[in-house]
Amino acid sequence: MNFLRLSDVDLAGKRVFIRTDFNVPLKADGTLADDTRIRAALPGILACLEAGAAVMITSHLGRPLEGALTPADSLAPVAACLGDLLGRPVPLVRDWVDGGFGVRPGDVVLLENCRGNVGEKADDAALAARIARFVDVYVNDAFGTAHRRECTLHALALAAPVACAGPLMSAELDALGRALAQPARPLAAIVAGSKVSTKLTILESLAGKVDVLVLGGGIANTFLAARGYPVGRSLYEPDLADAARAVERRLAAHDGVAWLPEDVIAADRFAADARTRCLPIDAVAGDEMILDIGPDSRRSLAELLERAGTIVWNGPVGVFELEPFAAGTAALAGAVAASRAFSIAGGGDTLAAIARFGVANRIDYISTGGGAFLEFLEGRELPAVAALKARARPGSRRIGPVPEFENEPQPT
Ligand SMILES: Nc1ncnc2c1ncn2[C@@H]1O[C@H](COP(=O)(O)OP(=O)(O)O)[C@@H](O)[C@H]1O
Ligand SMILES: O=C(OP(=O)(O)O)[C@H](O)COP(=O)(O)O
Repeated sequence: MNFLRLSDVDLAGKRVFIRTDFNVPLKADGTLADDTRIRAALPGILACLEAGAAVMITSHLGRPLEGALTPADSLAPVAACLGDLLGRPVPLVRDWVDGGFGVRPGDVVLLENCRGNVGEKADDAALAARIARFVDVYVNDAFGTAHRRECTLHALALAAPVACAGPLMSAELDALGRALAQPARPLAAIVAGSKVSTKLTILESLAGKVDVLVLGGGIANTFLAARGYPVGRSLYEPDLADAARAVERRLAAHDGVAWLPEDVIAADRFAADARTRCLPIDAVAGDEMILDIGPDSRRSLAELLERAGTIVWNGPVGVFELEPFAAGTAALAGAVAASRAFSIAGGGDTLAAIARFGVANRIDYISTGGGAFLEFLEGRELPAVAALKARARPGSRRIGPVPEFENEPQPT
């Protein structure tokens, strides 16, 4: 890959800004449900600290309103977890875009949820220029978010004095590049979960590449509705029915298979103590919501995956966080683990499911990305990677005003 890597950069005494993906699932009480993404970023953080850099880390968490972070959007639980893993307190800095918070060489701070900053989502170059004033080296180690064109992923990479990939980003791109260059056939992609609109846009081109497309969660509901089945109050996107039909046509054009559940677990409420029914897909009532796949679907899915040569899995097929709706994702995790196929899985909640169902050591490659690795598989250039590559091209120049380095490190 043609970009600068962290190991190529002199870090001693430098103010290093690391963009990570600490978008981790939280439990109802606000504590972390899974810390895989935080553990995966430790090598990059430790390399910077050991080299004597002043380390500033940021990430997004969830999809908050810009300029209006609430306590539920805070990275505070992440700061606590990171502090435990590093064996030192990690101060959380709020209102950080103009620097001035002070971090000394050998110290580390966590900068509050970057999606709270006005201009982050819009990839604002002016916001990037403000941040670049207190950054010597920009490190992107956020593979899980590399498919988003946002300020701390893209514009800042173009504006910082030096921009490089962290070890997690490098390792993910290398590993996925090798694994997906010539996948053993049949290639089965499982695309499920709740991020219906962003994942559906990926599916049309993915449908041209895969032999089997397994649809679950809110994405399956959208396809079921597009085929005319009743989905009641389920999570789905009625506006994407045409897009779903186009995906099915694209698959059919090369004899690809779309797998949808034949039976489901429907509930009257989104709650662990909801009244539930196991139903064929044509029998969901108007006031019910589909929250998991049923037993026949679990069996047919396992049989289908037995025949795959390569499996890529992103997204749980049910609301596995709630016990009555966990069986489908448990069965899927078991089927991926039992398969002889080369298996790749990832995504914020998928990582939590993999940990919960104890299948991590039977999956060939676990990625911190979900949507990111699907876009990588699709063959799209990830915007964050494109920015790093642009900086590595001969003659490429940093954009934005020259930083004045006026926010000298202050004692914390
Ligand atoms: N039928 C469903 N209805 C509502 N939510 C669902 C359904 N199936 C799965 N989910 C939810 O999808 C979420 C994960 O979706 P997503 O963020 O797209 O996955 P990932 O983080 O692995 O990429 C989980 O919190 C799960 O509860
Ligand atoms: O969790 C993430 O993606 P994933 O759910 O595909 O794994 C990334 O942090 C991206 O988050 P976003 O989909 O809110 O941009």
